[in-house]
Amino acid sequence: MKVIAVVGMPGSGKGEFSTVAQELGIPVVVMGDVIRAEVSNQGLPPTDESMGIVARKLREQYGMAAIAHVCVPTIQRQREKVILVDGVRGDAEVTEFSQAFPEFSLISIEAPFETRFARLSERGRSDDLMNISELIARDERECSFGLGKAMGLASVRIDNNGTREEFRDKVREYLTRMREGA
Ligand SMILES: Nc1ncnc2c1ncn2[C@@H]1O[C@H](COP(=O)(O)OP(=O)(O)OP(=O)(O)O)[C@@H](O)[C@H]1O
Repeated sequence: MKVIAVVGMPGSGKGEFSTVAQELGIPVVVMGDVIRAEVSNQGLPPTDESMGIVARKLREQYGMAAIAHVCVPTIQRQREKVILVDGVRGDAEVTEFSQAFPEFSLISIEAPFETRFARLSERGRSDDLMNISELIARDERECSFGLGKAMGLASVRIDNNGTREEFRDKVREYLTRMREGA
């Protein structure tokens, strides 16, 4: 089983990457869904703040690889040869996945701050941004989980500073190659 994980700063295009994978029939395990489910279980409002609080609590309880650890059995249950994991936020999670899955590859998606801010301002999800200071805070929070270090461990980098179609083409090409080699 080939397990691919995607890292990138908020709004870099991880969700878009997953959409392309889904279109190709590749199963996607979304790590953020684990946190979102927990926010809802605890009766908290579905905001960026609640997501941050819950993610931090899980990590305090179970360590920095907590969310990856919870996702491993879900990934193992998949029947396809290539599986995508969306939402790796730290280097400890990268270690967890590379130990659990011998054929693990990490992809970093890269886009500048201003581009990410513009895209997130338009996205319209319940935890999306109202102003630039919120993106600065979110970037800092993500980096405190080891996102910068995780991005440094990636074996593949995909730039997402062009059009959506350019990005989708690059992702499609990469995933098709992975699947053909699987
Ligand atoms: N190349 C692009 N051109 C225009 N819009 C884009 C491009 N790439 C992504 N987007 C849009 O920008 C928004 C942010 O992208 P996406 O949701 O994929 O980011 P993300 O990395 O998953 O963000 P987060 O970490 O906050 O979940 C989405 O609405 C997405 O459709």
